[in-house]
Amino acid sequence: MNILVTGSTGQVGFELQRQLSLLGRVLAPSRHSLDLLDARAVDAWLAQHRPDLIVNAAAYTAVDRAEREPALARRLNAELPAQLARHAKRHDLCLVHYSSDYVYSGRGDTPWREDATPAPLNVYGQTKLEGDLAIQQSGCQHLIFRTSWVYSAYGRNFMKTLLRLALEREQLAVVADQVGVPTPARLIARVTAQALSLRLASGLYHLAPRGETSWHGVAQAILRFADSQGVAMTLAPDAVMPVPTTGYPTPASRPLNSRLCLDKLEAALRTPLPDWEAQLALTLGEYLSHPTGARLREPMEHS
Ligand SMILES: NC(=O)C1=CN([C@@H]2O[C@H](COP(=O)(O)OP(=O)(O)OC[C@H]3O[C@@H](n4cnc5c(N)ncnc54)[C@H](O)[C@@H]3O)[C@@H](O)[C@H]2O)C=CC1
Repeated sequence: MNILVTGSTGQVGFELQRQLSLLGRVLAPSRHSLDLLDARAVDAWLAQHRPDLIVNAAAYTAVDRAEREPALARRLNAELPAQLARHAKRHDLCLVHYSSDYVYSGRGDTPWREDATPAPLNVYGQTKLEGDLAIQQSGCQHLIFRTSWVYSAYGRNFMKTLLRLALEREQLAVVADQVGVPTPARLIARVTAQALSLRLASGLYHLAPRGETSWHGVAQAILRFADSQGVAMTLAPDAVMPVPTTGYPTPASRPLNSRLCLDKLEAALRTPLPDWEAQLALTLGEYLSHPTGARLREPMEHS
């Protein structure tokens, strides 16, 4: 089986290559060899390589920048999935796609179920929602996984930015009223492989670890774990100050409630999803043992 993985240099795409290679031959064209902004090139690539399964991990993920580049965000987040879905429908293939907690309004404090009405607050969320709807309306076989706050030992994310700041700062303010859960890219890739092996019913599923926290809670958990691993930081976990979203204005509004109800996916997989803190420790442990992360554990030089 030939599996097309788009966005293979991204956080999720990178992990997918490893996990899906157990299921088939992974075709992961680089951005250089296939520019996904170019719809004709995408069609030509599909016609030439004829994948048996399409896993779309490519996206426009710069949430604030999307406010000033809506056309680019829409091409990647809405038109590309629509195009892949048309191809999947025509050739009777399954399309796996990833979506975001940012499709929801963030109102209230109960976890969103898959049948909740989306109401995105920003361009990124709006374009992700358009992509989901296009796939659903295409009638192709699909798995859409809506996830939240993705991080990984590879790529750019909050975990790695925070670790860098922890070596430079003595104080830091982090938003404490956006509630959700951080999701490691590796978990997303592992569950994707599992879902494909189990032939999960076509549809939309929320995918995240169990539990809930705020960005402030994530920051403290990262610093505590790094501290326990001997990372010499200038920023103590308790020196991270909680601030409200209103105290940290950004071009794109963000939802306060990003809790995702996981019941549907857990029932389909017949197993509970793991706890977010254990997942964070695993990913941080992996990062700190990688040569880049390991440097954080070397003693700091004093002149
Ligand atoms: N990062 C996050 O916090 C969240 C991500 N998601 C969703 O999860 C999925 C995966 O996200 P990440 O792995 O974090 O994204 P990422 O930003 O790490 O990777 C995106 C990938 O898309 C590729 N790409 C972008 N423009 C391209 C172009 N013109 N041609 C070819 N490739 C192009 C990039 O090269 C990269 O490989 C996306 O659908 C995203 O919307 C959902 C919730 C939160």
